[in-house]
Amino acid sequence: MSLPNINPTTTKSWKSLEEHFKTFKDVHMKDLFAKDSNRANKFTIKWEDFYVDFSKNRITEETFKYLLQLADEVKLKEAIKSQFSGEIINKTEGRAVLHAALRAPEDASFKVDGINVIPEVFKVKQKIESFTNEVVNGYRKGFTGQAFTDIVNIGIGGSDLGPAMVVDSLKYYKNRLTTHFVSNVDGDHVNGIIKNLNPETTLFVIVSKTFTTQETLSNANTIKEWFLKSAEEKDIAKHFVAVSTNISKVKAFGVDENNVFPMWDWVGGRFSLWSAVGLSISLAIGYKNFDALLKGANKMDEHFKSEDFSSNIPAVLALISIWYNNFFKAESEAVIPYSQYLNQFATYLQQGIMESNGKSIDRNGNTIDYQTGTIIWGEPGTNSQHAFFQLIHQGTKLIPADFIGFTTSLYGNEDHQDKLISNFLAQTEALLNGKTKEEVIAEGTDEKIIPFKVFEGNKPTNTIFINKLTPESLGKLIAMYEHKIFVQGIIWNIFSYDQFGVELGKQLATKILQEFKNNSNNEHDSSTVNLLNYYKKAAE
Ligand SMILES: O=P(O)(O)OC[C@H]1O[C@H](O)[C@H](O)[C@@H](O)[C@@H]1O
Repeated sequence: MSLPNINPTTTKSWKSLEEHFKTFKDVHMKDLFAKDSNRANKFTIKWEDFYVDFSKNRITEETFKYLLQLADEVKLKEAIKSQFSGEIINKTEGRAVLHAALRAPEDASFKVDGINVIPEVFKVKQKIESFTNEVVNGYRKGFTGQAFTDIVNIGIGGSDLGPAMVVDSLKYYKNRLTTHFVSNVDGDHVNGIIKNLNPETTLFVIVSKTFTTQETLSNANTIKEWFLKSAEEKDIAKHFVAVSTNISKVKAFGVDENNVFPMWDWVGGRFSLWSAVGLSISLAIGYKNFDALLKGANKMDEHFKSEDFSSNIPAVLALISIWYNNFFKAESEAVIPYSQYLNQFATYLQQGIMESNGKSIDRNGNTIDYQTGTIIWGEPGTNSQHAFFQLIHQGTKLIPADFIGFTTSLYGNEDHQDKLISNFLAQTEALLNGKTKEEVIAEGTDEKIIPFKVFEGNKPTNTIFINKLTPESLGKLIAMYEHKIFVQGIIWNIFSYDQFGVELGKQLATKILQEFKNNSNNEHDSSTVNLLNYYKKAAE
C-alpha cells in the first residue's frame, strides 16, 4: 500500500462542489437555520467530553455530502491506514510518521521497518517518569546539594512551541518547579532569563531533534558559559540534560550519557511534544499529568482512525476548512480559545499547520494550481473581542473561526464563568445572524450612521465546547488539530511532513554571519548590501 496520489480538483466531488458553490453565494446561514429546526443537531458531534457544533457554517446537507465524497475519492481511509501502519509517508525525507505511537498503550504495535517501536517508546517514558519524580521530589540535586527550583527548556520550533504551550495551558496543574523557555537566538531572550536564575538550583533541558540548530546550540553554549562561572566542568552532568536523535553531538556538548533522552526520526519536530521533547511538561506538571495528556491524544487517535467521516471530528473540521479555503477562497482561519490559559495555542498551531501544509508542489513533484495551507492566527476571547473582532464582524474578508470553550472553569468562579461563556456564545451568534438595516433602524439609530451599524452576519464558526481544561482534554484537542492537518495534506495531495522551506534563510544567514566574522563581502542584491553596511557601521 502506498499513500494515495490524487489531484483533488480532478475528482467528481470537487466538480460537484464547484457547481454547488455557484448556487451558494447568496445563501445566508440565518435562512438555513430558519428552514430547518433540526440543523444544529444534524451538524453536531458529541464525543466523550467534546461537543462540536459545526452548524454555523455555510454548508447544507448537500455540501456535506460532497465533502464526504471528496474524502472518499482522495482515499482518506487508506491514507490513515498508511500513516498508522508505519509506512514511509514522509517520502521526501524517507521517514514514517508515527507521533501516534508515542501515546499508544503498551500493548499496541507500531512497526517501523518491521520492528515494533512501542517497547522502545515505553523505555523512554519510564526514564521520563523516574527522572521527573526525582526532580519534583527533590531527590535529584544540583552541584551544591540543593534541590532544583527552576527548569529551563532550551529549544526552538517544535522543540519549544509544543512544550511551552502545554506548560502554559496547564499551569493550573503545575507543581513547585518554575519552568522557563529560551528559544530565540536574540541574546536578550537568554540573558533576560538567566539573570534571575540561581545556577545551583536550575536544571537545563536542551531539546533539539537534530542537535544542529543554531539558536539552540548558541543558547545552550551561552548558558553553559554562564553556569561555569559558578560551577566546574564536572557539574555540567548534574545540571544539563538533553533530548535528541543525535546522541553523539549531545555527548560532544558535555551532557552525561545517562542524561540523554532519545527520540526518533519518525517523530516530526512539530509533532514531538508527546516524546521526551515533552520532558519540561512532565517536570512542570508531574508525570501523571503528562501521561494523561498522552492518553487524551490516544483517545482522539482512536476516534480519528475508527469513526465514520461524517462524525469524525478532525475529518469534518478539515473538510469544512477545505470548503472555505478552496471554494470561498478564504485567506485565513482564526482559532479563538475562551480560556486565557490557551494564550499560546494559536502560536503553537501556526507551526503545526503552516509548516506542514504550506506547500506548493504536489506528491508528483508538480506545481499546484489550487490553494493549499491555511493561514492560522488567533488570541483568546474575550481579549480578542476588544482587538481584532471588528474585522471579523464587519471587514471585507471571510475568516472562518474555531471557538474553543470549556463548560467548567478551573477555579470555579461562576460569576466570571457565566460572563465568559455568554461572550463565547454571543459572538458566534452575532457572527451568524448579524444585524439588518431594519433592526438598526428599530433601535432608533441616527439616520446618518445606519449603514455603519449594519452587520452582514453569515460569518462561519465551529464551536468546540469541552467540559474542562485538563491534561487529557488538552491532549485530545491538540491531536484533533494534528489529524486535521493530516487530512488536509492528503486532500491537497502534498507532503505534510517535510519543511524544506525553512532551509534557504538558514543557509543565507550562515553565509552572512561568516561575512561578519571575516569582514568580507559576498555578492548580494543592492538592498541587502546597503543593509549589511548599515549594520556594520552601527555595530562599530
Ligand atoms: O529540534 P531541532 O532539530 O532543533 O529543530 C527545531 C526546528 O527547526 C527547524 O527549522 C524546523 O523548521 C522545525 O520543524 C524544527 O522544529
